[in-house]
Amino acid sequence: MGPSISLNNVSLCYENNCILTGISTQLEAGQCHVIMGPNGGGKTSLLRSILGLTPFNGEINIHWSSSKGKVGYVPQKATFEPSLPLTVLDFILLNQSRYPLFFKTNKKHKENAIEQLKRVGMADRALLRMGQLSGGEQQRVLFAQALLDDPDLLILDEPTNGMDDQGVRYFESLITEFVGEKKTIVVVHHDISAVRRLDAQVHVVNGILIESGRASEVLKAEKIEQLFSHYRHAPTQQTKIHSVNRKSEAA
Ligand SMILES: Nc1ncnc2c1ncn2[C@@H]1O[C@H](COP(=O)(O)OP(=O)(O)OP(=O)(O)O)[C@@H](O)[C@H]1O
Repeated sequence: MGPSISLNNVSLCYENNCILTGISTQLEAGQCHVIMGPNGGGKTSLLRSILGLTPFNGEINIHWSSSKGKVGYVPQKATFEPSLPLTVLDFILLNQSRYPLFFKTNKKHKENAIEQLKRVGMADRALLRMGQLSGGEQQRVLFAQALLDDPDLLILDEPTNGMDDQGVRYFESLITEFVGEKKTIVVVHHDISAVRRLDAQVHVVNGILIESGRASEVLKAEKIEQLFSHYRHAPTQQTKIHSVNRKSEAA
């Protein structure tokens, strides 16, 4: 069972630039939560705060039903040196082994890695170099890597970025499977039609939490325009926050 996550008055500023202000919400356990919003609205910053990768003000608590479970994270982009002779399998196993890659690979780890690659339709590319893959294929490999430990909480930052239809189908059926297994998923997504297909809670973030609810409620056709017009006004709000900070500095 995945955890629930409570956010209480979460704010995040980089020097004078306040990215998130007063975010309070409860992400229920065993559900898929989609974070949506415009570019620069603070979605990645929110995920990084939940993961404890960036300092923030306020409180974020992850409540596990029994003992602390496992967390899988898919960042926005794979980072590796494309000229390295690093195969897809090597890349996946990097997180699994405490020993350098030129040591003999643990057979169980290798089988598990291939199994996860199969789940995202990438097993036949296991021996290609990472640098030979397209952006969408690299995204699928990152997803497979996050599945290795059978995580109870999955945090995904635009996992379908650059994926073709087949990749998106693999992704969507895995999300459905995980929700069926009561895992908790927090995913940043930009594609409104794709999010409507997921049975998810949607949280629209643009510096503040604008709206939370079922996808069918939040993403109603007649509301989309209103959400997007909110986006256009959002910089004004951030400007206000900046000017308040500057005033308090001057005082
Ligand atoms: N380490 C940092 N130092 C300073 N500013 C940062 C840092 N990380 C992010 N920012 C700024 O915070 C703002 C929000 O960034 P973030 O990546 O959280 O937005 P996002 O909603 O995920 O955007 P996108 O949809 O484009 O991925 C951006 O304006 C970005 O420039």
